[in-house]
Amino acid sequence: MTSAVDTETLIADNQQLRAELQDLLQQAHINQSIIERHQAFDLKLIGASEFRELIDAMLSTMPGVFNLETVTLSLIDDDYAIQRILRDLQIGLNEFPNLLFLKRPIHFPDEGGRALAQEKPRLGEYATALHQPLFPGYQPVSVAVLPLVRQHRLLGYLALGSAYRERFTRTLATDFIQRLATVAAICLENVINNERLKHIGLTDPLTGVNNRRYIEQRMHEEVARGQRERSALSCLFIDIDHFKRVNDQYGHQSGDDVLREVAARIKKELRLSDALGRFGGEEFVVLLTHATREDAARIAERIRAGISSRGIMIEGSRDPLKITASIGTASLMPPDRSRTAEEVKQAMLKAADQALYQAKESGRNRVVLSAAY
Ligand SMILES: Nc1nc2c(ncn2[C@@H]2O[C@H](COP(=O)(O)OP(=O)(O)OP(=O)(O)O)[C@@H](O)[C@H]2O)c(=O)[nH]1
Repeated sequence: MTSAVDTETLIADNQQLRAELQDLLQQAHINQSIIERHQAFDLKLIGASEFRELIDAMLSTMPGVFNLETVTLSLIDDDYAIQRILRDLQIGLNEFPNLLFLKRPIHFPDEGGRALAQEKPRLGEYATALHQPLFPGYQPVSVAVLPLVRQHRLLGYLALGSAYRERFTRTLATDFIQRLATVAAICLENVINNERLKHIGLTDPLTGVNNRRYIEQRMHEEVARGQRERSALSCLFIDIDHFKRVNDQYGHQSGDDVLREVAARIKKELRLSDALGRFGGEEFVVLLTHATREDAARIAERIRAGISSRGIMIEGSRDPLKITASIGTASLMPPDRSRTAEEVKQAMLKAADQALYQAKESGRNRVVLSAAY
């Protein structure tokens, strides 16, 4: 026969077991919902087809999903190639303060005698000397630095920062973090390649500057912006003088070399926010944002002098070839709001072209300004 004490013990055990089971079930629910959140986040990363969308998922969505104080993405961009593509595609880098660019990889020291491969995630306490470049705006307590590697090439780092010391410890298992790094690296490579393709479609293959399609598109946007913000805008038509003679005398290949060098000399005189495009043949167009007629005159003169001041070395000629260019300018200050952006753009292109024609007619190697309107 079971005694009253035994029954009480059994009931107590039973209650405890039930409570434990309840805890386990609750934990399983929590784990399930974490897995679901993580899977939804993975899908968001994988589904991002554009740079802006991916960066937004990493920098804005990720902190909420993973309960982090901060997330930064640092891309290795030693030759500014990525920054140039993003700028040309009008992706405003100031939209993303936690998107950073590094000139070279960070060298992580071995950890307590353990030589960790440079592409392994690094977890542990924040150390200013090591992590400061990855967290310029916020100092976390513990961090996870995920190198993003694709085909043995380091693209950059995803850096996760927490306000809690125990969140990222050196002994924590890194399988999940490693997986996140792999997914992030694949997605990043994918969108950068997509943006690069878009960029190629807007670039002149001979000179590497933008093509006519880009300049026409950009000009429309800049005129509309000028109308909205009532800011000045100028454009320059630049045409190499007697270029046919270069081709005829030294061959097409040398003509191409001259085009490349002239493009490089024009580019040297411009700011990052300006745009340069090859409009066709030996004609280039420059867009100068926030530039008045006087600014345009000054910059055009600088470009003219930059092209003619030194000869250009080409094959088949002993001496550097003296090259000059004629320039016509047109300025809107501020752009007329009574016409559409497209109408204003067309009028501006026509005015610059006519000014260029006058520059040619009046002797070449000079700048002619059209009236501002
Ligand atoms: N090498 C090379 N030549 C090109 C290219 N595109 C156009 N051209 C040449 O550019 C020359 C343009 O000649 P024209 O329009 O007569 O003008 P120009 O000789 O520069 O004379 P002005 O403009 O009046 O000073 C032609 O010979 C074209 O064949 C190119 O991509 N490469």
